[in-house]
Amino acid sequence: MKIALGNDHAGLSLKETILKLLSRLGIEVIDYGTNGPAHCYSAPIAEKVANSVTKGETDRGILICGTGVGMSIAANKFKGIRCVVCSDPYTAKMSRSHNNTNVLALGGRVLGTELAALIAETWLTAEFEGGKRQYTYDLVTEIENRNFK
Ligand SMILES: O=C(CO)[C@H](O)[C@H](O)[C@H](O)COP(=O)(O)O
Repeated sequence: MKIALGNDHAGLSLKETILKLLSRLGIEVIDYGTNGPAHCYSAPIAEKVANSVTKGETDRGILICGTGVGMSIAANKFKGIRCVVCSDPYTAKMSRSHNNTNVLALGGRVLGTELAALIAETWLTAEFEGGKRQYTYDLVTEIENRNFK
């Protein structure tokens, strides 16, 4: 698996934890920054990660800002992106098995490092169930096709 990773200044410190996790799991990463402490806006970084996933350069994305909210809102503006902002492992797992999310957004100012790593590992290793979940997935795709240019 290859992951597109993006963060703003508020997500920089948690990024180190996520990079270590990805390395331990043997997952390749494309890092879209930021890599310095200066204030930056989250939406353009979310855009880079979303484009990387929708173009197939990477399989999934992980975004980190202060709360995960700004990043997730921006990412979900892209056709083909299903981003979950997540603060617990159960939601992380269900967002994969029931909803087939392809981007995870984390709050660097919300989560401790251990919890964030557990959420990310759970999300990275959970699979989409398909079956009846596919119908739910397809209903959302129909909405997307009707409403996204
Ligand atoms: O949601 C966000 C951006 O839309 C993030 O949580 C940002 O990291 C946060 O808003 C940054 O806050 P700051 O006061 O500008 O550091």
